[in-house]
Amino acid sequence: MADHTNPDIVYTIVDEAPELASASFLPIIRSFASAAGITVGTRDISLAGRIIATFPEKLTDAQRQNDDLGTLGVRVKTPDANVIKLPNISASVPQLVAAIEELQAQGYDIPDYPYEPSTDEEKEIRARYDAIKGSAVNPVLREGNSDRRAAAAVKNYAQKNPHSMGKWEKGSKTKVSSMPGNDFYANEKSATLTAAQAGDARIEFVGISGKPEVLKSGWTLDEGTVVDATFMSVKALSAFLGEAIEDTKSDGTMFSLHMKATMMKVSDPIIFGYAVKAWLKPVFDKFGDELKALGVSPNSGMGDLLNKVKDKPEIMAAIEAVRAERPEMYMVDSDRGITNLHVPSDVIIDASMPAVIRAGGKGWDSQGNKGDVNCVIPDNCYAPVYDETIEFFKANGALDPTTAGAVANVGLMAQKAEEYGSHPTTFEAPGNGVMRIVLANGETLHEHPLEEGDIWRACTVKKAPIENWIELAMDRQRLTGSEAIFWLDAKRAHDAELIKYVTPALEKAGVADKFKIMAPREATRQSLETITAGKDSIAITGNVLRDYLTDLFPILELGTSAKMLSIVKLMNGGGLFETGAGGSAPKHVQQLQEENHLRWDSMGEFCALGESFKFLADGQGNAKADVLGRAAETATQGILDDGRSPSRKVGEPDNRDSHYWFARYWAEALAAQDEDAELAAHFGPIALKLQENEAQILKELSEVQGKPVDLGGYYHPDREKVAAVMRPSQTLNAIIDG
Ligand SMILES: NC(=O)C1=CN([C@@H]2O[C@H](COP(=O)(O)OP(=O)(O)OC[C@H]3O[C@@H](n4cnc5c(N)ncnc54)[C@H](OP(=O)(O)O)[C@@H]3O)[C@@H](O)[C@H]2O)C=CC1
Ligand SMILES: O=C(O)CCC(=O)C(=O)O
Ligand SMILES: [Mg+2]
Repeated sequence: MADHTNPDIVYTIVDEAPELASASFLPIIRSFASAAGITVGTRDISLAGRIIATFPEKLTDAQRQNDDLGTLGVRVKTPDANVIKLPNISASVPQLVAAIEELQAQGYDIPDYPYEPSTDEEKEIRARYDAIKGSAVNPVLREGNSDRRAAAAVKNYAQKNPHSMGKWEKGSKTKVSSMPGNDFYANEKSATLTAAQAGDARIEFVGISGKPEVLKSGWTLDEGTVVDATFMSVKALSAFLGEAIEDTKSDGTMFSLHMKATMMKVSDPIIFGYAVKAWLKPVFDKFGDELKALGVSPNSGMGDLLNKVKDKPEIMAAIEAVRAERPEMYMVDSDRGITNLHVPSDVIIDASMPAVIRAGGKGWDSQGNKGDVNCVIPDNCYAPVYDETIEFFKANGALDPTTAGAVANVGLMAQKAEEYGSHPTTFEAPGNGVMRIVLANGETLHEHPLEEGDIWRACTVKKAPIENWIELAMDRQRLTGSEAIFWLDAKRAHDAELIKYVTPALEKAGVADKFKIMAPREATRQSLETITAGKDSIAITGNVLRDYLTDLFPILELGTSAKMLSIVKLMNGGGLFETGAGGSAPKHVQQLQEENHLRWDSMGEFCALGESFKFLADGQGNAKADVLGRAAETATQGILDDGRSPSRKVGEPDNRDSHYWFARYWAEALAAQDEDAELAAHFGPIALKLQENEAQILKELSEVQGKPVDLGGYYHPDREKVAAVMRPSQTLNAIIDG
């Protein structure tokens, strides 16, 4: 449970692998910080924690939890916010349901997830669960724009110690397939609001009855806000998916679908559901009514479907028959038969596409064989980035990490910018008709004729975040002197509005010659050419490309995005330090449970920690924080120089070993510095004990590996059991806790 003092630094309690790592690392941070009088508190933003906080009614006092996300959402709007944010689960429905069931089994009296709410009570429960679903944390905390890059030490390390890269064959059939039209890209309209247009707007749908149905009202839109509306035709989508499956078959490749059902929690599960229906079309054609009666929701994936029909031999046989006709499918886990379409949150585009590309355009099929992949990304807004990357490597061969430069990112993210803030304004057309945005002054801003089921959405980005983003881009360019590209497509409605902000701002600052504005495809090619030549580039992008590119380039350059430095300068002055740019690595938990080896790399946490102390030092003139922060940077460098990062294999040093080394290097650096005699005197003996006991500590850490462990839960593990597993060295614990 989180503590609720008002700490100098807030460290988040999250889920899965990063949370396991915290059980080992956080006691070290707290112990070191306390020597400098710095307090490190926690706030629970885990999936289980958020569920518990949302349904307190029937819980015991001991079970209840505060709404930590709400508290933290307020905190990030204050000037002294200093938050270290680890990656958390953005839950798909199957994950949410699994977490609910686990909590219920632990004795938490919380309601079931209502798949098809009918009563008012069920609708209310569903609305509360919907607020927990998908990417529900990051948009609340990200009250600023992002500066994501590899720390210089990390980049140098990667150049000297290159990760393995798959070879690109000239004849590779791997490709990206997208809709020929009638998608979000093609249908987008955008406008920047004038003062006369600002105020409370509404979204309404006018069907054949002619009577407007208000889907959202009291939607406050300020002057200067860029407001887009667009839709994807589901008829066009279904036709495209059917053709893509046939096309995959004739190419002899594997079918794969890449989306972001977590961040885009309303639209993308629907698109995913259409892919499930397209794949199993003959089954849905024949047994549609029966599937519905069994409570099958295609949006939840094939895993849920198979579970619900497992006792229906006729349907199972029909599914088998389809499988025989279909091309191979890209697998998440071929040993366990988990396909790309099993769960909407298994294949997440930002991580999944780079993984295919890093492997030389290869995926794994149901037999565990490597092969070429048809990467289906239905919408054209961002698919060209991956298409161009694949074409570039086919022509030029894989990137060479020993010589490649770096692509950093400045991302427009603040205040739920663009698509990632569009959940409350995304709707499936309730019938044939017209969807429109009506402004406060009665003017219709955008309207689209729709067919039933079409996925319509409105996105906004506010003026202050846009201006802040341009400033941040100018700062980063000035500090680095790098090539700097605004990834904006003048032919896309939304981007054209942003360009109207960017061009005059650059001209006014007299730096227009230092920046380029290029559409995503052209910017991809230019950036790949730049890093291939060993130079650096800054990608200045909107929110979605921020997410995609900060996995794509790090995964190619560094082997992983876990080592990224991710700084969010909060708009009201605070700092949010995100650790890494990747996810919560569910596979890592599985490995820990099976063989007590945690391969999670805390490099992201190490980098964020240094920045957080630096922020405390700069913002509050805390000289001791400065000393601690610089020593933490030395420790991070030590981990890299001496190769102390975790290994992937059982029996070799893991996450816990890396924390021992971090503590030791940190203590040594604090003992060696001469700016703060008190800290030096405090850490001298600690450094000595860590050195003297090295053999014993490493022995205690390695002895435990190789056997299964019980964490007392997956989404809501037993904290004491986790602590026992993650802190197995009594010798180390005695030094840290003493
Ligand atoms: N900021 C946030 O809160 C984010 C949250 N997420 C959430 O995380 C979950 C999983 O997402 P996703 O990123 O797709 O998948 P993973 O977390 O599984 O990451 C993909 C792969 O990247 C590697 N990896 C990631 N982080 C590390 C690390 N610190 N150390 C070593 N290897 C690492 C692992 O590769 P290998 O198997 O080779 O070890 C891993 O299997 C989802 O619930 C998603 O919503 C995702 C992104 C950001
Ligand atoms: O919030 C999420 O679901 C994922 C965030 C993410 O992928 C990122 O910030 O890079
Ligand atoms: Mg991401």
